Amino acid sequence: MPQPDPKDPNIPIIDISSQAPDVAQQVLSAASTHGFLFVQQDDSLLPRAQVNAMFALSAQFFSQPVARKSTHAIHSAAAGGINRGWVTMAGEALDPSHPGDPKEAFNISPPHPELQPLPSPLSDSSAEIRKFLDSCHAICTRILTLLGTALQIEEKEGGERWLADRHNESKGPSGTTFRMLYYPKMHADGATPTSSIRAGAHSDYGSITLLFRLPGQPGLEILKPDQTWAPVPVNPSPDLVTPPILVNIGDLLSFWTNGMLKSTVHRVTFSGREERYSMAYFCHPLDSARLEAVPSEVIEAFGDKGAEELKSQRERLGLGGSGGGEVLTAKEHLDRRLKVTYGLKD
Ligand SMILES: O=C(O)CCC(=O)C(=O)O
Ligand SMILES: [Fe+2]
Repeated sequence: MPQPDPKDPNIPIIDISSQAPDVAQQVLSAASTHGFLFVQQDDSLLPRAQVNAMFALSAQFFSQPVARKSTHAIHSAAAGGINRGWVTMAGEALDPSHPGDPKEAFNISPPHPELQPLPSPLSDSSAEIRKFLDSCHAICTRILTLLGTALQIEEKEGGERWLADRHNESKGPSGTTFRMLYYPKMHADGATPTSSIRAGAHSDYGSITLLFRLPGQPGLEILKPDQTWAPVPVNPSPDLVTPPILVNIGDLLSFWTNGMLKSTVHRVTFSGREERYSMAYFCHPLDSARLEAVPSEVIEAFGDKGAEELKSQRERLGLGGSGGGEVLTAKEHLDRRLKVTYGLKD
């Protein structure tokens, strides 16, 4: 019998296809303790074949020469503007106190109304990409609805759909971004890297993130309350044929729930010399959404227990030590965050 790993953070695996009445509570409980959960679903929302096809496309894209990828550089008009396009090797630092992360990325936003201009070979698969984005969003809508149910938002306020409605992509633009990530091999000559970090310690910006990883490509770690790092297995159960989707809570949802939901700090380390691919769907509210308190007695009952955590989060983001009663829109919040990550000026 394999011994349980004492460092395993024991993130729960939750089947969101299940109609069992306690699923909503399970999601809320994982989101408010770990800030992370593994999500299983019966392929009706997102067939595994779509995930595999996106990984194959990502590998094709990143294998191209720099000159081909740089035609759609991040934030460029050619890539469709701010936060869209290709991030070059070491082009960003998720932990601004460290040098650039040894990785490349390509950011795609949902179509509004058109998909952004894409380089080859992504451009040849724009229909598949659109489908994948829709499927990811359907999963986010399901999770946000489960959270709305467990938070017992009253019907007259909007009920279980309160959160999901504020993420309804058909109603306007949002900061939602799908990101393909490529972490190259340590060093072709086998030299030791200057840092053991592939993606610096950070929390995510938005509401929830769906993270897709591949078997045999570990490296993700979460910061536990005792300030030690715990590796998150790609596949947490030998019973699962394919890795479940790893979902985590972002800063926005943490602010929005007065710190009841946890936006947990995480990073990616070199735990192997091999190259690594991952994909993240960062789900954000509509730009116009105001980050005021969710009308939930469950959050009210939670009270100020999350105040310390929110304060340290604000400090980490360079937003000052206290909220100061200022209500931001989702767009204002995201713009501040992007400025810190990319060093963008006003
Ligand atoms: O590559 C990964 O596994 C995680 C990446 C991540 O946390 C991020 O891009 O926000
Ligand atoms: Fe992240």
